[in-house]
Amino acid sequence: MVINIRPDEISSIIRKQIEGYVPEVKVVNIGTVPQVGDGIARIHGPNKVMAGELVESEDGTIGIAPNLESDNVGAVPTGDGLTIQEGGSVRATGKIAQIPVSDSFVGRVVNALAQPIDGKGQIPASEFRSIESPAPGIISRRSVYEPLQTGLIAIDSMIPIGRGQRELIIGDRQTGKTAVATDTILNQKGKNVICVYVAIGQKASSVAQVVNNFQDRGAMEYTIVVSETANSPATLQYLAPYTGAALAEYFMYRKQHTLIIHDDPSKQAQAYRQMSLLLRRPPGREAYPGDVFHSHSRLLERAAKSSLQLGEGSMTALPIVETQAGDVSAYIPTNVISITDGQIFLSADLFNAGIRPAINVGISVSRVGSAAQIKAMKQVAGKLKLELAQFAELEAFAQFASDLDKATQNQLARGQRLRELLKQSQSAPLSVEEQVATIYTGVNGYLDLLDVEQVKRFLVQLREYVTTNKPQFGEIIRSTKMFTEQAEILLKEAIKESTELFLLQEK
Ligand SMILES: Nc1ncnc2c1ncn2[C@@H]1O[C@H](COP(=O)(O)OP(=O)(O)OP(=O)(O)O)[C@@H](O)[C@H]1O
Repeated sequence: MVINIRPDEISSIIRKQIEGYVPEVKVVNIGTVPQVGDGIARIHGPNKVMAGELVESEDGTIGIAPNLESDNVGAVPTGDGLTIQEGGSVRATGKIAQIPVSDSFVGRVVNALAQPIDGKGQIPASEFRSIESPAPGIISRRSVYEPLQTGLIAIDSMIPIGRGQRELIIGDRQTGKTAVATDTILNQKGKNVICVYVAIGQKASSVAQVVNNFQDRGAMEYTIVVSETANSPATLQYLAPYTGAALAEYFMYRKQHTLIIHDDPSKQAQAYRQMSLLLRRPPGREAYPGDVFHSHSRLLERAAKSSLQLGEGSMTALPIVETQAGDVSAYIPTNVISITDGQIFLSADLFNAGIRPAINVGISVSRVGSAAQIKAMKQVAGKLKLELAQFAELEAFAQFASDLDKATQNQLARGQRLRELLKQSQSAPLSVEEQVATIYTGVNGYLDLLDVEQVKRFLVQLREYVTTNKPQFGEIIRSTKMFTEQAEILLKEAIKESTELFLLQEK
């Protein structure tokens, strides 16, 4: 075979390529690593690195540069960083830490870098969001006015939470803090709220338990779990809540309602303390770095109720903080108390006495949520708080008195039944109409005929009776959001009929 080589054709191709050449100058900002260890790398040389910029070492390890000093940059690798070599080079990427975001994240379990860890494959995403982004300003917000129902009577009636609010859940270890938060997620089923559960520094088994619970109850359909367990590098534990907030923001700015649980920022603060001390930042109170308040406030301030122009999406944040022996005046608890719009205080004494959820109503507050409570709840719940407060006072003083007058005895009996009414099993949230029916029954004395130990059983039966035999009651509350006369008549009939039934059964 003879190949015909035509020099003019070849030269025209070469000429075209030369004409089409666009010189591209790429400036790479490189430094060397004089020292690496304890999860920190000092980088010498790169100029113009941004605070929090991503840096990449020769072996492909990505790190974040939080510490900018005059002659070096302190960086923390996002993995264990064991393959970074002393004397190796590091490149500044020009990018601030960011994660991919998309609707496909719903139903998945991811790590602090938004990579899937549930073994269900890659998550498609076409957009990126910075892990840290500025909180919405005053003009982009509107005041909280819609309720976020937790499904727990004690909270929804007396410490109500509104969409866009930040409410702290605080208490000693093993007092049911996580249970309150997860019940709130379970209660969002069918309410069009995307939930993000951020687990920081927990045991992997606890996170697996929470995820299984969500899966069993169909809550994963609207939930994203971000998890960095206790054995993860401190950097990732520190970043996890910001990643969670970025995912929630993606939905909030798409006009959706979101709920984010940070479980818990005290462990994040400990990870941050570890990072800061290794970076040789000066230690402050309890050896935390001076800007630990700022790190929590810029995280929680991102929760908001968006203005009308921005589409009225919302991000409700429920951070959880663990106290030691009920001490709320420690550094991190006081910080987070002052950042949030109120706190739900869980007490170990109540928990051990079998009052669960162990909410201490006396010292729990919600500063904005009452504006969001529906009218029907306001109508019945006002009396509940007052009666419980009077009961708490009487109970303390009745311990010393031997014979009490009839009125006091009655008030004590009422209080005991109301306290019983607030008890709720885990993973059994109640709808708002069920709560209204329950509270009305208690505050109007219909439970006084029963023994204290019968109350819980009776209320379960009553709620079932109302749902099946008086469905109009629920319809009225849902549609008008008011406890109308008609609703009251229906409820009174239901109480009368189911009490008769209950007493017959108990005989
Ligand atoms: N309402 C409830 N009724 C019965 N048991 C409950 C209730 N709430 C929580 N519990 C149980 O109490 C235990 C502690 O709950 P949980 O893990 O939520 O507490 P925590 O304060 O988050 O604990 P930790 O200190 O480990 O974070 C769990 O075994 C949980 O099942």
